[in-house]
Amino acid sequence: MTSSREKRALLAITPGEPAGIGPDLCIQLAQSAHLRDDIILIADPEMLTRRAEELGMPCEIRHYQRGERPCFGQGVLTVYPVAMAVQVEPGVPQTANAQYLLDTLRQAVNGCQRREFSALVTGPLHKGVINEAGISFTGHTEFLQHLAGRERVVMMLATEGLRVALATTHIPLKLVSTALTQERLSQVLSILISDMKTWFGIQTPRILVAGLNPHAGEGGHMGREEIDVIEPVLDHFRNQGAELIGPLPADTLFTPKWLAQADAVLAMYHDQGLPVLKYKGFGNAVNITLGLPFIRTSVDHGTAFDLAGSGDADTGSLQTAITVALEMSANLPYSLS
Ligand SMILES: NC(=O)C1=CN([C@@H]2O[C@H](COP(=O)(O)OP(=O)(O)OC[C@H]3O[C@@H](n4cnc5c(N)ncnc54)[C@H](O)[C@@H]3O)[C@@H](O)[C@H]2O)C=CC1
Ligand SMILES: NCC(=O)COP(=O)(O)O
Repeated sequence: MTSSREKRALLAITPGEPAGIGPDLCIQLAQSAHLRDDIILIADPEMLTRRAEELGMPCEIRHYQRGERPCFGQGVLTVYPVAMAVQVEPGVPQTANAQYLLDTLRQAVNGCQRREFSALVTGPLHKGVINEAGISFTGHTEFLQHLAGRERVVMMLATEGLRVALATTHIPLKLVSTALTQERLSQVLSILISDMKTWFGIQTPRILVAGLNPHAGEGGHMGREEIDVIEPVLDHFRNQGAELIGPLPADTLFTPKWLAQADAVLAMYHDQGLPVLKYKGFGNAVNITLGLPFIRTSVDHGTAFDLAGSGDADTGSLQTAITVALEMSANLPYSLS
């Protein structure tokens, strides 16, 4: 075991919606016989104790103290406590807990920004439940962007052999074309290229860029976004040395011939890229927010209310999110305080 001063990685996990599978996954992973000192949870301790009992996996909850070595494993969880408004039954969310959820994220971000935590790993939230509480919320990605004061961040999901970044995230499909401006696409590409280098050591990433329209617009006969927006931006970046291929028709971009040449794909909207990624790797993929001043990874799935409290939820994606956060933590440009 290392002392806290020597530590390079300390992950803060927010288990997310308490009525969902996020708490289950943390409790299930903490059953491991391997005792580790690089993970804490930011959550309601009573909720975790109750869920552990419901799962038949009793846990010892220790309160996190800064500077003291945390424990995760052998049935022990170290928790930075944040109190929920009301306790929940598995599968039955309560809008009264919306502020609790956002508070866990605020605490985690504060800890990352004061360099206490090396990374934030998030469990799934239910966006609808938070909105039903009267809080406008489209996802962690946009909320973390807001907390960090960044003009733009980039959602990228990754699984073995495929990384897919998105030019737009959680907006209605009918707004995608309007949102897809040269300015936005330039910001997204700039972050993607820079963060592939910073976090993954890829100096000049080869990026496949999808068109927006069927057949990438068919030369302007099926839409003009490729000609008016995407191509000028790609040309600009190519002139600076970027290796960008496209705009390619999205239906044939995701074939081995193209993917074999690429470090990442840039899709124009959420459901252009993520169904392919999840078909390939659901359960073993990670969601990474690029462009933040700290590391954030997440699971590839949602709250799965149908599985909460059952013990049947698959921990694969949370395990992947933890592994990737640790790998990225090794490239942090500063030491933890
Ligand atoms: N990182 C996050 O916070 C994410 C949150 N969501 C949110 O989750 C909510 C529910 O979304 P859905 O579309 O229903 O997707 P979902 O991922 O919660 O469920 C889809 C299907 O996959 C299954 N599933 C999900 N995770 C699983 C796991 N770990 N092991 C085994 N089976 C699993 C579920 O049982 C369900 O059949 C929505 O509000 C959505 O916005 C969705 C994706 C990511
Ligand atoms: N499809 C990914 C997703 O919905 C997760 O979004 P976020 O909460 O990580 O922004």
